[in-house]
Parts: sequence; structure tokens; C-alpha cells
Amino acid sequence: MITFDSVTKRYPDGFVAVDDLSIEAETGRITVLVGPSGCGKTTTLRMINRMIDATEGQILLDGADVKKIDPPTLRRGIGYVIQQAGLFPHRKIVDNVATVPYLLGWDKKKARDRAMELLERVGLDPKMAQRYPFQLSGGQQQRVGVARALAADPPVLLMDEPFSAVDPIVRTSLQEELLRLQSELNKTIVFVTHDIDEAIKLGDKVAVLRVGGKLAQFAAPKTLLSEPADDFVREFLGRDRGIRRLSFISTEHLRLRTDLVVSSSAASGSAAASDGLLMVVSEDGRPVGWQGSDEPFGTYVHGKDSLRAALDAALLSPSGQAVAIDPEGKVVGIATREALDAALAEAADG
Ligand SMILES: Nc1ncnc2c1ncn2[C@@H]1O[C@H](COP(=O)(O)OP(=O)(O)OP(=O)(O)O)[C@@H](O)[C@H]1O
Repeated sequence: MITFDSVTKRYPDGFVAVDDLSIEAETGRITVLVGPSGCGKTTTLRMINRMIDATEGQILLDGADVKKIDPPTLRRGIGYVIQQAGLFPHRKIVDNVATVPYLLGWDKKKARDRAMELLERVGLDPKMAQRYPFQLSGGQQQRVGVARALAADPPVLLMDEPFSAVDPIVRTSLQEELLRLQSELNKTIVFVTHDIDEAIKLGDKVAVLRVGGKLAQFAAPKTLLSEPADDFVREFLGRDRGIRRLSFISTEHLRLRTDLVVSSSAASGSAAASDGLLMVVSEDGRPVGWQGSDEPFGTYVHGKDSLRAALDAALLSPSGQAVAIDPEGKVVGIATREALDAALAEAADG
């Protein structure tokens, strides 16, 4: 756990970049710092590994004051990933990743084996290992940056706008990769971004900072969206706050109709229901299409996907019905407009 206890950073010219900040970054979780340019995100992050020292207050790493730990020792347990990866241009990828193990005195083979294992972990082709950074795309370089930060298996990872220099598609895949990695590794991650969508997607908890380095709100994404603390947070979250909130509502309680599902062998004989289209399923239970219609249909995984996904599936079907499937892709029922309506009304209530 990383604890900020009334931390203030005043730069030598008197400028206060972080003002009386108290937050906790839980062990094994992703804590995101988000806010407009100049609000003190990078300063906050760098005070953790003492690239910048706090002026007032304390930062505790599992209860120990970081000011009492000498920086090289402190940084051994803290991986650091920055924008545009910051790789050494004249070192091969494998040696870039093995940087910290080399510094720690590991033998060359062990360090390189570790590097190869990590390259695979972050989704890079082992063939890339012998290349130089300029021979990789921005997204690939970013993956190498993550691999390098993980090389000595530090419990803490600091990430400063790591994905902001790549295009939106690569960015989405890097975000997903990070979530997948985190589900295996459970690092304590502090992640800086100015992008609220990225913060909502990645953060277990999100700290919204305003210019002047003041904390505006510190909450789980779901709470930020449903209960923004003030107008600044509301505005920062943007217009489609309501729609995005649906991402956090489960489809578990969505009422399904199984009488609207027919097997392909029985389909020709069954009459269309008066209040909804029938979904024809194959022998093994997979969706085939609406009976007597070649209109498209949308599916969502019942109980796993969010209400937002169910609504999206319904909007893809001209009938306004969403096809609920299980994780194996078998149809478990149909969420009708009425069922979705009821779920939306409930979401709006609370
Ligand atoms: N060495 C310094 N001396 C004086 N002021 C500084 C110094 N370094 C940063 N600042 C100021 O502190 C404020 C916070 O900077 P910081 O880099 O932490 O912001 P940020 O939220 O990470 O911004 P961005 O999103 O633009 O990277 C800024 O107004 C910046 O100009």
C-alpha cells in the first residue's frame, strides 16, 4: 500500500504543484491519477520513487517513510514506465528489457532468459528481441517499456502516460493487455493519464486532481460516474457520463425470455410471437438468426457483460431485442425491450 499523508510539493520558485494530498494506493490494485495538464500528476507520481522529494507530509510504502529509504534501494522495488517508452536506442530490445537485472548483477544468461520470458508475456514476438528500438512501432516500444519495468519483478509499478503517444486502436489493445497482465501479476500500480476514459477503464480507484494540485475526488470509477463530487469533476467526466455508468451495471438481473428461442429443427413450424421476434438456434444452441428475417442480431454474455453491452446488442438488432448468450456462445434467452427498459429504470433510480 502506498499512502500519501497530507503531501505538498512546493517547487523552489514557490509554485505549489501538489497541495495537501491524502490518498491511498491499495496493494495489488490500479490507482489512477487523472486531471488536466499541469495539475501535478507527474509530480505526485515521482514523489513515490523520490525522483522528486515532497516538501511537506509523508509518503509511506507499506508503512515505511520513503524519505528514510535511500533512492537506489527504493527504486529496486518500483518499476517505472514513461511515455514513448524511453528505451536505450543503442541497445537491442532484449538488453533493454534486461537493464535492471544486469544492474542487479544477474548473470547474462539468466537476465536474457528473463527478458525473453517478459517479451512473450507482454505479447511481443521473440524475434523482436534482436532488434533495436527504432525498428519497432510505437505500440511495440511501449510493450518493451512495460516488460523492462517488470524485469526485476518489483511489487510496485509507476506508469506515467504510458500509452498516450500511440494511436487509439493500439492504445486500446495496450490497455487491455495491461488489465490482462495485472490479473496475473497483481502489482500495486499507480497510473497517470489526462484521459478520463482511460482512467475509468483501468482504475480500481481514480484520483481526480484539479490545477493547483488539489484533490477533487478519490473514488472507484462507478462512484465517480454516479456521484461526481462537484461541477469540476462532472465536467471533466464529460457528457456521456450516464451511458458510461451502464458499463458498471451487471446484466445478472436482466429478465430473459426463453419462449422467444426456438431450435432450428422446430423453427419452421412455430408461429412468430406477437410481442417479439423468435431467435432460431442451431443444434448446439448457437444463435442463427431471427425467424423469417435476415435482419442482424446482437449478442452479449449474460451475467458477465454490462448493461451497456446488452443495450448495444439490442441496438444492433432492428427488433430492439438483445440475444443473451453464455460464455460458450450458447443462447440462454432474449432480453426484450421491456426487460431492458425495466433495467434502465432501475439503473436511473440508483
Ligand atoms: N521544477 C519545477 N519548478 C517549478 N514548477 C514546476 C517544476 N516542475 C513542474 N512544475 C510545475 O508544476 C505543475 C505540475 O506539473 P506536473 O508535471 O506534475 O503536471 P502534470 O499534471 O503531470 O501535467 P501534464 O499532464 O501536462 O504532464 C505545472 O504547473 C508545472 O509547470
